[in-house]
Amino acid sequence: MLRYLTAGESHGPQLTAIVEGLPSGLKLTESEINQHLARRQGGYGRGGRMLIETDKARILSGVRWGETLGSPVTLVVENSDWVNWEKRMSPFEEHRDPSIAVTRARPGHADLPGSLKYQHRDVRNILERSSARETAVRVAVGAVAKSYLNRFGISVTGCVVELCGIVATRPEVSLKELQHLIAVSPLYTYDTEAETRMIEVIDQARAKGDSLGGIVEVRVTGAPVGLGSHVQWDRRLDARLAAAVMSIQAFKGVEVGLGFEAARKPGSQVHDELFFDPQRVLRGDQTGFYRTTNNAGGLEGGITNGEEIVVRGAMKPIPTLYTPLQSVDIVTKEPFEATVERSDVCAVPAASVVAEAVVAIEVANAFMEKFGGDSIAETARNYAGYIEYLREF
Ligand SMILES: Cc1cc2nc3c(=O)[nH]c(=O)nc-3n(C[C@H](O)[C@H](O)[C@H](O)COP(=O)(O)O)c2cc1C
Ligand SMILES: C=C(O[C@@H]1CC(C(=O)O)=C[C@@H](OP(=O)(O)O)[C@H]1O)C(=O)O
Repeated sequence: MLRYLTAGESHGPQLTAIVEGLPSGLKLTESEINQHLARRQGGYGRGGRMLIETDKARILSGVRWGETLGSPVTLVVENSDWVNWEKRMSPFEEHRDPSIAVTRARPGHADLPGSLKYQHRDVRNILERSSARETAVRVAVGAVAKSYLNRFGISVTGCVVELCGIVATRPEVSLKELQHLIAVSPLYTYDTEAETRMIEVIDQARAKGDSLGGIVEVRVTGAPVGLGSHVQWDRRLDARLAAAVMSIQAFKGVEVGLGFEAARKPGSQVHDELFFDPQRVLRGDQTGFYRTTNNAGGLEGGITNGEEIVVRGAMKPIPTLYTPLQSVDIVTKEPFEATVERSDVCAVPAASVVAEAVVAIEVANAFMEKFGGDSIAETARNYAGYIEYLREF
């Protein structure tokens, strides 16, 4: 089983993750993790903090000479902004300074519910951890999961499919071409025409002091049939993917395949019909069973069915606005209009990289559960045996 925890505050010295359950023998380098960290920092619409940070991961345990050992992997991403916050974020009592307490709660952020719950009269004690800065180290964990999945021919690709109501149209091109379009797009989308309009609305929102949300999509190709299970609620892979995507800061909805649209159509237009062609196995497919549509998004009964897994997540607009929203000071109880020093205007492209990471982690976890193995070689043997069985079924 793959599990991980993250720790660290937005303006603390660093973010840390401990990843447990990886087999030995997985090739892992800091540079491949850093490619994903750089993608997460980018995307049109981000704010001043991203000019300060150049995220780099360090591997502090569990890897020797470029390969995992089977022991827990510790990943660290340092905060460059820490130098500006050392006293304000100090763990030491002698640096306590109540005069710098943040008492103005931002609507839409964790500020007020967090302060009430944890009995804080300084909102900073909440916002430091509720900040999506944490996603930097989650993307590092996701990079490890992606490396594991790639070893078994599984790839995970996230992108932006909608931004403030502007919908991207998917071109009929190969996965490789699609990945290239996403990689070169400032919006991490594949529709250059929609991209131009998305950039315009972000510019307009920035000028007005407003913020924007959107929808991201993650596709997993090459996953075998049989990951996840129908037998228990918490083993359903669709449920786990939904929880993972929903755990990203500011995500308010998740759908798989047709998703909410399926509820608006009759069954005859929703369910993917089944076919069988023995030639498919001879051509190298894992099974002769196939579908000509993929409305289910690769999951039936919480189990992967061999088709592409398609998961989408809806991100609300960034809560910190340059145009003030009405709020209340948590100490004086006086009303005020929230003013802002710096914030992202739109972080949907960055969030697509985070969504890719959390989906990769869940799929890697389900893969490990099914095929086990304390070493990559053992997992590969188990996987090969299963593929052999599937082809003969
Ligand atoms: C990549 C990313 C960047 C974000 N940047 C900001 C930001 O600059 N300012 C802000 O107020 N919220 C930002 N958010 C959203 C908040 O972290 C989020 O709304 C907050 O944690 C409250 O949680 P909730 O929206 O899930 O209820 C960002 C989210 C993500 C995923
Ligand atoms: C730091 C990151 O995102 C941050 C997420 C965030 C929030 O409230 O969620 C607020 C901003 O941080 P700051 O208050 O330091 O300007 C964003 O920059 C990051 O993505 O690495």
